[in-house]
Formats: sequence, structure tokens, C-alpha cells
Amino acid sequence: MIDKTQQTPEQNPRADGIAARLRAFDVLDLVLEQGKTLEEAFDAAQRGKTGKQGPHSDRDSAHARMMVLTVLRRLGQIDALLNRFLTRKPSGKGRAALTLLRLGAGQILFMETPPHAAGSTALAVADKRNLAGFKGLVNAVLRKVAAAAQSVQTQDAARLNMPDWLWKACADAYGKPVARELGVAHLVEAPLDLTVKGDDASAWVEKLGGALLPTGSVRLWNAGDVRKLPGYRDGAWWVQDAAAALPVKLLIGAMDNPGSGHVGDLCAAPGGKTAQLAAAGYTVTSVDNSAPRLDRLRENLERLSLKAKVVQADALSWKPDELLDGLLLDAPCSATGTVRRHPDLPWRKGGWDRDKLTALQKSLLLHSVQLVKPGAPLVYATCSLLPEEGEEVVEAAMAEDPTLVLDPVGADELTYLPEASREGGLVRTLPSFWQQRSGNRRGGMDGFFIARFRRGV
Ligand SMILES: C[S@@+](CC[C@H](N)C(=O)[O-])C[C@H]1O[C@@H](n2cnc3c(N)ncnc32)[C@H](O)[C@@H]1O
Repeated sequence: MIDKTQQTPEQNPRADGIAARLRAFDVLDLVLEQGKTLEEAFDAAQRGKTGKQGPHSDRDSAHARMMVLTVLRRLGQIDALLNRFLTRKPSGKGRAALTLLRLGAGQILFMETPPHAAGSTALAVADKRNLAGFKGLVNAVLRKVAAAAQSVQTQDAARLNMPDWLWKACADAYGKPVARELGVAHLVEAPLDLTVKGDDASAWVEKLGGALLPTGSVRLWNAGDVRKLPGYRDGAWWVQDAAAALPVKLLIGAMDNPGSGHVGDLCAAPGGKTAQLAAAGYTVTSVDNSAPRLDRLRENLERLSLKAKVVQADALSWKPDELLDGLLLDAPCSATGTVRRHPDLPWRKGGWDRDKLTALQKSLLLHSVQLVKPGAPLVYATCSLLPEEGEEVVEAAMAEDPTLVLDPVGADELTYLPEASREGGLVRTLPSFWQQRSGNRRGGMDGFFIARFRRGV
């Protein structure tokens, strides 16, 4: 039998954390160079779909995840420092070497990894990933990074870690001081918020050791694996950011007969909002065009013992048999309000087609209003920070269809979150809200845009 402790890291990739580095390298490459989402990339690495790695221990996976998240959250700072030491813009295979440098620098600068450990593991990864020709460069640059590590203290972290396009969009929309607050919020991992199925949220606060938020959600810090928490298997609650729970609250607030009637949930998967509506007593039809995401919705409903009619269809053409009593449209969007949870998003190669997405959002909103009874409420929501996916969509759709009548959300409906009230009764939450350093509300929330309408005649 081989004694693995006697092997060198080259022989045994698990030794000295090399397996975790290999995985982190592959995931970063998939995200930054191949345009995969973080979850797709981890999934591919977990299953060995990269063709390079097989399954790993939980410890390696957790370590790899921590390294990847750190590199993505701090990418602007890391690159600013690396740029001082790189004479040429990397291209071709040099892009993979850059990924390796980013991984090494992230550990040295932000994870307190001893430089020699970050350096030697980077060289081992270079060997395994056919980058041996770059070992001299990687070694030399990581040494310089270690020598200059103190300089990160004086870097403008909030600005540098937001790519220019996102900084500009946020600064234009909210002003530079708020854009800076958003940049700060994006550096920290989001807490875990839960929506409790029944009306005993306080009891779950006790059981789980969390805090009750003013919005009614339960907030946990350092929760670990959700599937291992009390109440998960029994379906007592589901994971839903405090801000993501607001659109349904505001829809229910406008329903003629709260708790009864047929409500549509368009773009419903994986079903957080469907669960809220079903738990509140409505007959729900949930529509989404993604079969895998609808599978997750069904699994979630089953765990929660909640019911909804689930329809796989293009929401642009779907029609109910009879007009609905209310409708929620949680439109597909850039998800820029969720960067705390998805730090890959601003940097992912390729990004998304902004014009196509905003055109789809407008078309979905114009279609949605035709699906509800005259006078019935309709809520449009996106988890985006960009006005082009919020205020501008609403304005353009209203200009086209006079039956789309804004139903302003009153300040009295948002007493628990007054900072979210916007001019004209629109609602906007920002990750920079609830950024206190201590206390029950610390930890921010997702950025959401919400507009409520009634169908006019
Ligand atoms: C923001 S997510 C929805 C999140 C969900 N409402 C929740 O709370 O769990 C947007 C969803 O829109 C779906 N989608 C995108 N384009 C669609 C279309 N044309 N028709 C139906 N669903 C669509 C996506 O599959 C995705 O599940």
C-alpha cells in the first residue's frame, strides 16, 4: 500500500492543498475565460467535467470555494497590483498563467497564505495544467506581489473591485458615494436569510440562533450547509433573501381578497416567490421556460408540502384559462443586485446582451398586464441594480400601454424599510442597506427593483 504522506505533492495532488488549488484554478478559468457561471464551473469541477479533475474531499472543495470567492471579490485589487509587474498584456496561453497569478496573489494578499506556500502550489498547478513554460514568470511575479503586499492597504478597494461598466452604471444611477457603498457591500459574503412557512418566525429565530428582520425574514450568519439545519428536511422554511421576499408582500398587500384567488407567478423557478404565494393560501400557477429550474421548483414545493400548478412555457406566449386575480413577474435580468452572492457576475467573460434583456423585460411586462382581470394587481420585479432593467422598462412599457397603471407603494407599506421607497411609489433595495457592523440587521440585502401596477381599462 502506498503511504500518501511519503509522496511529494506532484505524486499526490491532495498533499499540501494542491488538489484545492487545481480545482480553484479550473473554476476561475471556466468563469473568467470561458464565461461559465460560478455554479456551473463548480459543478463541472465537482463532476470532473473539466476533463481534468474528479471529485474531491469536502475540505478541498470548501478551500477551493474560499479561494475562488476571494479572488473574484478582490479581482480589481489583485489585477491592479499584478499590472505593476507584468510588462505585456497576457494573451493565448498567457491568459491561463494570469489566472494562476490571480489565484496565487489572492491567497498572499487576502488569505494570509504564506507566500512560499502560495508560490510552490502555483508552480505545482502550472506543471499539472501544461503551463510549465510560465513557471519562471509566475515565481518571479508572486515574489514581487508578496514584497508589495502592504500596498493593498492603500488601494481603493470599493472602486477597484467593481469593473468600470458597473461602477459607471451605479455612479450614474445613485451617485458616487452610494456606488462606493455598493462596492464595499460586494466585498462581504451575504448572510443567509430564510422565509418561514408558518407564522412562527420568532420560534425559528430561537431554534436556529438567528435574528428576526423587520421584514419578517430570519437571518443567520455563518450558517454552513443549509440542508443540515433544523427545519430544512421538514420544510419549515426556505432560503430567500430579505429583499427577494418583498415583491410578493407588496402584491399581497394589493390583493382584493388576501389569501384567496388565482395568482400567476411568471418566471417562477426555483420558486421562492411561488412558495410565498402558496403558503399565503393562493391558488398559484408557476410558469418558467427552464425544465431543470422547474425541477428544482418542484423539489422545493415538495419539501415544503406546498402546491402550485407548474407550467413549462415561454411566459411571453403563456395565457391562463381565465384572467388572474393577481400576477407576479420576476423577470430575468442581469442579477447585478446579487453580486455579494455571485461575485463572478461582473467579471464573467462575455457577460450578457443588455439590449436583448431589456427588450424581453418590457415585452414580458406588456404581456403580463393582459393576463390579469381589470383592476387586478401586477408586480414587476428584477434583482438588478441597473435602472435600464427597472425604472426605464416601466417607463417604456407604460408609454406603450395605457392599461398598465402604476399603483404606487405607499410609505405606510414600507415602514419596515423606508429607505427602499422611491419617487412615484417605486421600490428599490440596495446591498448597501443594513450595513451596520453589529446588531440584528447587519449584512445587507439583495438589490431589487419593484413596481406595482393595476390593470386599467
Ligand atoms: C429571476 S429568475 C426567477 C426567480 C424566481 N422568481 C424565484 O423567486 O425563485 C428568472 C427566471 O426566468 C426564467 N425565464 C427566462 N426567460 C423566460 C421566458 N421567456 N419565459 C419563462 N421563463 C423565463 C428563467 O428560467 C429563470 O428561472
